[in-house]
Amino acid sequence: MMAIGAAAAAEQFVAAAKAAVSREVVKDGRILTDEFDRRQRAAHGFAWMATLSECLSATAHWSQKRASSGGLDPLSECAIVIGFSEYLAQLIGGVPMTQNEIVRPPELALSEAAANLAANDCVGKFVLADWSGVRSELASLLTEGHRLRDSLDEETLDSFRDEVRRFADERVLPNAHKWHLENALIPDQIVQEMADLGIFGICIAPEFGGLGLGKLAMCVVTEELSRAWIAAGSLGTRSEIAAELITQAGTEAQKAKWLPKIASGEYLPTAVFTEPDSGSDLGSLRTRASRATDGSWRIFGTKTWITHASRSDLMTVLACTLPEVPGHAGLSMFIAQKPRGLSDNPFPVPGLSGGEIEVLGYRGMREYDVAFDDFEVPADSLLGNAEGQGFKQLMRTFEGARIQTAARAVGVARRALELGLAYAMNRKQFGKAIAAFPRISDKLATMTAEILLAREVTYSAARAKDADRRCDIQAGMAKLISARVAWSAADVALQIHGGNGYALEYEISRVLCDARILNIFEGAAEIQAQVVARGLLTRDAA
Ligand SMILES: Cc1cc2nc3c(=O)[nH]c(=O)nc-3n(C[C@H](O)[C@H](O)[C@H](O)COP(=O)(O)OP(=O)(O)OC[C@H]3O[C@@H](n4cnc5c(N)ncnc54)[C@H](O)[C@@H]3O)c2cc1C
Repeated sequence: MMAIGAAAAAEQFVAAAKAAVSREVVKDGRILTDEFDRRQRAAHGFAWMATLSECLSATAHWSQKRASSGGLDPLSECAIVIGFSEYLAQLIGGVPMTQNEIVRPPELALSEAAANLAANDCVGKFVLADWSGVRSELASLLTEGHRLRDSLDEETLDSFRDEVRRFADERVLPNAHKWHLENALIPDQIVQEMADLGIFGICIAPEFGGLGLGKLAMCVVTEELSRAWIAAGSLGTRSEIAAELITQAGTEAQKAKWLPKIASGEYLPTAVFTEPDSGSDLGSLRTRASRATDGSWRIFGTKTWITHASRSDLMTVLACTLPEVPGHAGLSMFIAQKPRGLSDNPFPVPGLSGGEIEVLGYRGMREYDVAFDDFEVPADSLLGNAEGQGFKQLMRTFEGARIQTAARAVGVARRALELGLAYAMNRKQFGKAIAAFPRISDKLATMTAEILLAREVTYSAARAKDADRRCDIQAGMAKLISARVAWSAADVALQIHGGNGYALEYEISRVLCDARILNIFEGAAEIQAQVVARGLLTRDAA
């Protein structure tokens, strides 16, 4: 099959890229840090190349499976052709890491490997043809009402998706833009309805009141909620992180105490990690926790960008407890309870204060600066009762959190496509609907293709996680590409709206702002590329 052959050829190209970068920045299986930083563009370019290749592989395998069990629908067939031709052409000609950083094969001494890739029969079939007819066919299918296939051929997941989509369509989507413009919190009633659907306990074990489902289920739910509003898809992120921290590292008493309340939605958690001077580099954080004579802990320090800090009940706080130990090894994680904020007093408890940070998008939970000044937490709040393990404990949640963020991005991208399509079909210029012009239909076609590829790599990472396979690199790749796809889809859909897209009144203006954050949090794109590159360069390197 052409897609499988092309994906295999892309993997060979990536192997050549790995060899080229390794020669410069790896010695005896270890990264040479100074060289790696100096050659960051090449290393990150390699990570991006590997990410595109992973998208091709995941999609090729999915399409092969579909083809042998019921066949591919016409929309997916077109999307695969468009997606493969585009990503293969990027591998051969240059991969955009951001709008103004396109990494090209000669920069990594890969001219010959790129020529070999282009010369591959399967690849050639994708990149040497004019696919304008397929793009136009794909756009026509969209205008006729065809959509990307949602079914995962798993009854439980498909019916869960249907249920959550119904809820999102009826309760969230019609109000999301109004709530965004009002800078309102997601209403308590909506939070309760999400809790009733089991959304805060998807991956929590049934013995603790959760649904006991896996990351693939989490992706499906997150995608549907984020399609309606990124805030709805992100509310559960904090529950997911807190529950994973406690499940993996908590004592039995901590599990019994916190997990049922998180699963039921009675306690909404907030993740308290970032500081004004420590964002990507959490190892440098300054918040301190020290043990008092009665065994309780006292926290001092300033955190920033804390989402949902006020209306939450439980903080997962990363703080330094071993100041004599440098970097990550001195950090510990606390599960600290707090009262919910009031409208005139966001932090009604001694030792905690803070204020809201006004933001472009990603509203509904609100972001805060939070100051800890002798904030007391009980002795049993130290996660796992283990000092110096906080960063390691947090790292173990990265796979799940990145997969979840990738799913949020896919949901946002899907909404952008829906809005762009609807506008293109209704807006008439020069006597016809603008969807009839190739520069508009091409945008819709490529958006669809990119969403398919980003979604498949995200699902593939989720399946690996559910099968207990290590998937840190794949999860990072899924987050990296899905955030790019969401931003591109939102920007392009806004372009389709012309001037109206720039009006606050139109939903796409919000989707653009919501999409922008995905490249920044949960590992900024540069950090994600760094992690993917380091992971790939050291995997099997020794
Ligand atoms: C809306 C929003 C919600 C958030 N919610 C939370 C939350 O709930 N809890 C929480 O703890 N945090 C939260 N954050 C914080 C978020 O995780 C950080 O913004 C993120 O980790 C980046 O850190 P920073 O902003 O300090 O940027 P910096 O780390 O200062 O980075 C600035 C830029 O430099 C780049 N950069 C940094 N280091 C390198 C390097 N070595 N090589 C190349 N480029 C580099 C980054 O990629 C980025 O583009 C939120 C942020 C936002 C904007």
